[in-house]
Amino acid sequence: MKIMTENKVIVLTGPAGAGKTSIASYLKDRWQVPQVITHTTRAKRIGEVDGVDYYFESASSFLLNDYLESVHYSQADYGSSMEGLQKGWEQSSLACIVLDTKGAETYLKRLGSQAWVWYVTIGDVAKLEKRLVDRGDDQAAVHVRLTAPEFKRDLQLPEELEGHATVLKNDDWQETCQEVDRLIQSYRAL
Ligand SMILES: Nc1nc2c(ncn2[C@@H]2O[C@H](COP(=O)(O)OP(=O)(O)O)[C@@H](O)[C@H]2O)c(=O)[nH]1
Ligand SMILES: Nc1ncnc2c1ncn2[C@@H]1O[C@H](COP(=O)(O)OP(=O)(O)O)[C@@H](O)[C@H]1O
Repeated sequence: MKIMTENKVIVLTGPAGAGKTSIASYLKDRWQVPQVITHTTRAKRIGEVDGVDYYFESASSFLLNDYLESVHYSQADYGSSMEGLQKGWEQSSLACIVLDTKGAETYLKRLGSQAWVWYVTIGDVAKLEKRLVDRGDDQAAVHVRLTAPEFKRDLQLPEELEGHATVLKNDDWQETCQEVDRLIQSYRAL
């Protein structure tokens, strides 16, 4: 499939609770940046909508899609398709996607400078648990997530992304929004 060189995708990555999904929503609401919807076999959380937050799949339906990359993360499968990315780019030359750090590495390898990686983090990682609880995740799900090796891995910016990622420390939401505004404005001014 042809990749238009003027298109770009913001790859939001980082540990659970850091604020990737919140930033994706802000990008959509404030800057009309469409989010590429990915596929997952994990159970739907309260309030999540199929086709909006994810394409929720069974173990067998997950296998029917053609993925640009897919990962196993904390007891579930996740995958993103080239079709999804193209759909995003049909709406806007700047799209965004939420991926784990393995997926972000793959996007960087496959898309080069068309992948703009934003590593979302937090000053005090101990606060991540409270964010997940406040989000409404049940206690068992929070425990599974916080003890997953993938979660622990994503607490650090991987070596492969060093020098290729914009680091966003999402401690204060208003400051994060201002930083996102600055990044998008400087991109648009290019
Ligand atoms: N590589 C990859 N990661 C994905 C994809 N979709 C979601 N993720 C990542 O999977 C991880 C788990 O996502 P989720 O279950 O929504 O939990 P959350 O991180 O607690 O919001 C997160 O790091 C997401 O960024 C995908 O298609 N590919
Ligand atoms: N700067 C912040 N301060 C406090 N809470 C935040 C901040 N950013 C996001 N949150 C909240 O933390 C929870 C996890 O954020 P979310 O965007 O779902 O993270 P992720 O997608 O990285 O797992 C949500 O309830 C969200 O509203």
